[in-house]
Amino acid sequence: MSTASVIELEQIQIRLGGLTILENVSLAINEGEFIAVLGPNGAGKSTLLKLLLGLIRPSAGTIRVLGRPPRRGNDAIGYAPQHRTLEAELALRARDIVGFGLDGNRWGPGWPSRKRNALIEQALEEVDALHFANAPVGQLSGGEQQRLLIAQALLTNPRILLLDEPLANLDLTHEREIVSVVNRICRARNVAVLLVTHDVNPLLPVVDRVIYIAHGHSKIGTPDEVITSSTLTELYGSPVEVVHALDRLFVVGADT
Ligand SMILES: Nc1ncnc2c1ncn2[C@@H]1O[C@H](COP(=O)(O)OP(=O)(O)OP(=O)(O)O)[C@@H](O)[C@H]1O
Repeated sequence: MSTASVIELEQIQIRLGGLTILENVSLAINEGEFIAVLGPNGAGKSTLLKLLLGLIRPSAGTIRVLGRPPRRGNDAIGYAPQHRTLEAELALRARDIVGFGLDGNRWGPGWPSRKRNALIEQALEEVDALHFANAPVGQLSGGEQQRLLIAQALLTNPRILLLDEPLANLDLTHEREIVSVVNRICRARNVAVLLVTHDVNPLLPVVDRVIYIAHGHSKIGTPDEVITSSTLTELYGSPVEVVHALDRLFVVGADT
């Protein structure tokens, strides 16, 4: 492993339920990189995150997370899973939800409360959530709830942050806010971020590289290298056109 790599996959194959989901995936991700994980529905984006979390095992290939095989409950990884809106009547305060990020790890409830509160406060500040820290979470907007999940994922001071579709169901303004918060965290903490999204456009100004997964295969590179008609046609194995319009990229093809 090169010193700067925090994640290395070599020739990874994943089979689930008798189907090959990923085949021959090799890539390395560096410390502090901001990576967008792209691809059509069912391509295997969440599966890639579960692999890094040690929740599923590859059927072939090797994987290293910070130089070691993945394992469940790794404090060095912060994870915000795909999010559904929290119940409107949920009485927990925003800061309580963030505090869950410390539960379930080896310190758990043993954290002294002053230290615990300071960590929660810092994470709330990093996601611009201090002003609604005491609000009942059920009353917060989707974007505000998403910021709490990101704050929760920061509490163990991770080296890798996995965010599964944090931009889903957000309007353009709130998308931009989340992208700006995540970019700031990535740079300030030098944490490697893998952010799963269906639309790369809000991320184009900030990401270092993208991983594009389709039809079991993947490509990694800068957006200019990967999101091109020729690269995506090769990846999908059928004609794909990348259209530039209104300062945005559109990927057009049979099953994109
Ligand atoms: N435990 C499992 N057993 C069998 N198949 C599975 C299992 N988990 C996931 N799959 C399949 O693996 C494929 C990849 O799923 P995954 O959730 O990783 O896709 P995704 O790219 O995150 O999709 P989406 O964008 O729709 O969330 C899908 O076809 C899914 O049905």
